[in-house]
Parts: sequence; C-alpha cells; structure tokens
Amino acid sequence: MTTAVQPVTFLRRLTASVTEHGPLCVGIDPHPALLEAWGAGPGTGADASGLERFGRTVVEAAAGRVAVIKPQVALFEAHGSAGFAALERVLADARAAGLLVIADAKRGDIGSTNDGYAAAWLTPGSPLEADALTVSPYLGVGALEGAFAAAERAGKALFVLAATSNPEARTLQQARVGDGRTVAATVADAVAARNIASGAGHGVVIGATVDRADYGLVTDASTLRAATPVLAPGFGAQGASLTSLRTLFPGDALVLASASRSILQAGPDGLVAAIDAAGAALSR
Ligand SMILES: O=c1ccn([C@@H]2O[C@H](COP(=O)(O)O)[C@@H](O)[C@H]2O)c(=O)[nH]1
Repeated sequence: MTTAVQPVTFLRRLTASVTEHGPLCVGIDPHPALLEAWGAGPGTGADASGLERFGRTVVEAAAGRVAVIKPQVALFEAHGSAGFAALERVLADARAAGLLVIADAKRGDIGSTNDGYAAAWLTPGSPLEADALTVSPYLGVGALEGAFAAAERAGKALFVLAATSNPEARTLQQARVGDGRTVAATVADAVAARNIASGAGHGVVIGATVDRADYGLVTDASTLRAATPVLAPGFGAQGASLTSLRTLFPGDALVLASASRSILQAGPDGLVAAIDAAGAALSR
C-alpha cells in the first residue's frame, strides 16, 4: 500500500518565513511611471525587457530580506504575452531565491473557471506557479471550492478579498446579510472554517486603510480566525503607516504588511535601503 505524501502546508511555510524575515510583503507593481523612472519605460527601447529587469531587480533586492513578494499581475498583463513571459521569469527567480509569492491576480468566476485559474497559478511546475493567489469571492465563496482544494493538494493557498483597502468597496463589503453579519465577515468566516478543516492557511485581504469595526471584523472574533493569515495592503502610497501595524491588527497572529509604490519609488539603487527601512518601521 502506498501512502500519498502530504505537502507542507502554506501556513507552515509562511509562518517559518515570517518568523525569520518579518511580516513585510514587497509588492512588484511595474506601473508605467515607475518603469519610466527606473529607466525601463517607453522610449527606452526596452519595454518588455525593462519590465523583466524591474521585476527581477525587486526579487534580487527582496531575497533574504523579506518573506513574501506580491507581483501585481495586471501590470504585467498590460504588456501582453511579453508581460507574461517577463512574469514567468520573475516567478522563477523568486522560487529559486526561496521567496514566497502571492500572485495578486484577483481571479474570481464560476467554479469550473476558477479551477482553471487555480491550475494556472497554483500547479507545481506551471509556468506561472506561485505559492498563493488572490481571489474575489463575489461569485460566491462556494465557487472557490475547487480552487481551495487544488491549493491544498499543492501546499498552497488562496487569499480571499474581505475588506479591501479602497473606499469604493465599502457599500458592498459592509452590507449586512440575512443573519446580520457583514459581507466581509461572511467571507472571513468561510475562509476561517476552511482553515479549521484543512489547516492550509488560506488568507483574507483586509486593507490597512479600513476601520475593521465598520466591516464587522472585530478583533474578538479573530480567535476563530487564528490560523488565517491576513494580507494587508494599503501601507505607504495609500496612507497607512507601517509603524501602525500592531495597532491596526492587534488580534491577528499572522499579518503581512504589503507595500508597493512607497518602496519601488526608491529606484533600483535605493531599493535595498527602502526594503530595510520598511522592515525596520514594522518592528517599531
Ligand atoms: O484591498 C486591496 C487589495 C490589493 N491591493 C493591491 O496591493 C497593491 C498596493 O499597492 P501600493 O502601491 O502599496 O498602494 C496593489 O497591487 C493593489 O492592487 C490593494 O491595494 N488593496
């Protein structure tokens, strides 16, 4: 009789890496203006190769300094097939450097299509293989069932949008459902339940810019969510201060403070110092 070997869960890998490197998640967001400022934009004759250089430079600077990087897929996708080819090489570098990667693609569709997204982003050996994928629950958390299962089989995870950092989402995410919970809380509870059953370490996205009470995500409920990592974007360019991490997320065991533009604007030569400064701000 053969026994299938279970992969190490994403939760264990994330916990180990955050324990070693801290909770900073460096975003790789190659906005056109940043590519330009880095000398890699239109007019330099180096669009796609500049994109690749941008991403690989961030990976090189982040390696050994942080636990997690988060490429913003949309900004690679904007370059078409050349953008995806660049992203593949960025992801390969990150894997080789031992960085955990959250692909910020915010996929979300009917279940059978979500299975395709999971296959693309979370299958070991896939060209776009990442450790975790951001997903939208607005076609129903149940439609993510196959993607949750695929992630778990591979020791990977989904990060599900609960209370996003942008103000436009308030009306939808703070709305109350029949049992009185907010939409955001139903999402967070569903992810927590999945984690209790699987131990996988699927995460939720909660913006550092939001008042959690308004979304029904109060801290005293987070014991239930103890094994649920939080991806918290909104630091830096969107206004939240890295020094406030503990105040903003007092009851959550594992919170990833995500910052992109505020770090990337340092340029290739200032990147290491900017990453170190961001990491130091988080431990204040
Ligand atoms: O609620 C959310 C979910 C994702 N994001 C993404 O994070 C980065 C933020 O970039 P900054 O430059 O640090 O503002 C970006 O890729 C967003 O798409 C988010 O901001 N809020």
